[in-house]
Amino acid sequence: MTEHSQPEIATALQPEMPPTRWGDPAQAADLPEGVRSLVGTVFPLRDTSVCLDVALPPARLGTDHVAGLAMIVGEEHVRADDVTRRLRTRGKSTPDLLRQRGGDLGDAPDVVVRPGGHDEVAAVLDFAQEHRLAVVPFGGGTAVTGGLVADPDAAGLAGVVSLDLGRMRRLLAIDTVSSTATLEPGLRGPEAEALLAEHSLMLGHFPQSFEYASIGGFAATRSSGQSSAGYGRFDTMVVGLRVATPVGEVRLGSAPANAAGPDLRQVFLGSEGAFGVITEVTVRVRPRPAVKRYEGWRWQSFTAGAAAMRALAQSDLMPTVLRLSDEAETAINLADPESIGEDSAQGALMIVGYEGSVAAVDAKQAVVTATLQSLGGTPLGSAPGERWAEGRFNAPYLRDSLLDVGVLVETLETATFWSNRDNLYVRVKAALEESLGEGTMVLCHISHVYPTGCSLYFTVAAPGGEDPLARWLPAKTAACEAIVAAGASITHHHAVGTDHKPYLTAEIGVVGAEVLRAVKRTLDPVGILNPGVLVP
Ligand SMILES: Cc1cc2nc3c(=O)[nH]c(=O)nc-3n(C[C@H](O)[C@H](O)[C@H](O)COP(=O)(O)OP(=O)(O)OC[C@H]3O[C@@H](n4cnc5c(N)ncnc54)[C@H](O)[C@@H]3O)c2cc1C
Repeated sequence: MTEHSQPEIATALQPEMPPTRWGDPAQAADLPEGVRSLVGTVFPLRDTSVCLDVALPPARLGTDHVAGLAMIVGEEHVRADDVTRRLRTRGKSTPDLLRQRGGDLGDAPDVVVRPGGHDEVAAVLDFAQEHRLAVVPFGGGTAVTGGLVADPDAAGLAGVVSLDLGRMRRLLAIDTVSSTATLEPGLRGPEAEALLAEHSLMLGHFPQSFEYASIGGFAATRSSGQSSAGYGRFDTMVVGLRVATPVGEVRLGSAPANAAGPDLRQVFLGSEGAFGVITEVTVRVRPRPAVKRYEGWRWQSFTAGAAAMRALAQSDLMPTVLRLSDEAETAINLADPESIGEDSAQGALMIVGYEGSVAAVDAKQAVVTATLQSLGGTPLGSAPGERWAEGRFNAPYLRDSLLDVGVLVETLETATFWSNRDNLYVRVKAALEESLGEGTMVLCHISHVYPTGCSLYFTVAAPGGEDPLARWLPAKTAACEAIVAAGASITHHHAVGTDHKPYLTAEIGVVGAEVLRAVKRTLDPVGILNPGVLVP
């Protein structure tokens, strides 16, 4: 095992996303002319405005609080200026962006504190407990289910500390014999991969938010990436965790597997900052792939493509990437709007990707190709696959461009067993169309596949009207109710946050909800950690 003590990578608040948009401002672009005219034939276009010059609510914390926090992390790592507070207000769901665009900064934290390591996190928690301050762990800030919205009043607390983990960005240890690496939680996806690449290793977790989301955030939300078919969900990559809680430290993961009672790592994976702050994550790593091949397949229908996915999953023939768009999403092709009208835009488009050694990829590709052909798929070659790979992180920029011209765009996801897939698909689509009315487009894809079932990921586009947020919130409620009625999960990978909390008890039962409350009471007796998030 090698211990790594790297110099601190960054002390400033970076990399940054503007609070009203996604990603790198330099990559923001107006809609390409062709796409704009196409969008204009479907939706009424109206230029929208963004309120940037808005006063934040006055900070609730006194100078004593700020001074006390500065004693722990250093004065330069405690910030209460408006710009910093605004940058740490909420996450990146469409409602979050619409509220920011409209100048609603009601959920702004009072102060942003940037600890440099586990001990400082623990000391901040002690201070916050003593002074009754809410603490909201902040990783990449890409939450989409209201996970960064603490309600201090409801919890009887004096104010909100955003605990920005962005200074904790080291590769702490690497064990090349066991293939594990211990990472600090503030590392963004590309930073973690770059550090591992120095050892010819990789993690292989590529959610669409990869460029900005953090290692701690992946663990805290049980994230799932676009290569989940081959590399698994993030929670399956986690070997060990170190967590700071208001009642002390928890270290878990002393062996690759054990029978030492229930697996307590699962208490913290998906705990969304409500049970503790994840300060170290030990993950299993793998050799970097020698080759990556992505290709397209066309199916006559979404149903036919889904049946082929199920056949692959149940025959233990999973490629690294496996995703299938329904007919509507295939026609629009979000990752590559320029391809609208092409051959690959007919029927249901499947993307199949293979990564690994040449021999392993050759072998897998041969057997998967034979299986897909025998099931009636039409190979489209590498072009659609390469285009998908190239544009895989671009859709969030397109969302901003559409919001700019008055089109409401949002996504939601769920998961169910194969036998219930069609029922779930039909119900959620109908709920969204009925709620948003004429001119609504509901697109869907499957991107996480298991032998027993899959997730469904919906993208909704509709005329935004005068108040897109007021149009979206009832539609989201209708979709959540349809998911519950269909007996599916309220979330496959976006987590619970505050948005899905009303539906959690239906999924885990009243006893399950009481177990969560009991864990919360034990680990966080004063209730300072992310109050209002996750726990029903
Ligand atoms: C455009 C877009 C695309 C997305 N695509 C995907 C996708 O493909 N797959 C997917 O799974 N998700 C996706 N998401 C959702 C989001 O990126 C994930 O939930 C991600 O894991 C959040 O990581 P983060 O670092 O941004 O966490 P944050 O947004 O900072 O925090 C998320 C939650 O975790 C808590 N938290 C953060 N760090 C810690 C920590 N160290 N300890 C304890 N609690 C912590 C926070 O308090 C909050 O409740 C997407 C989001 C957007 C906006």
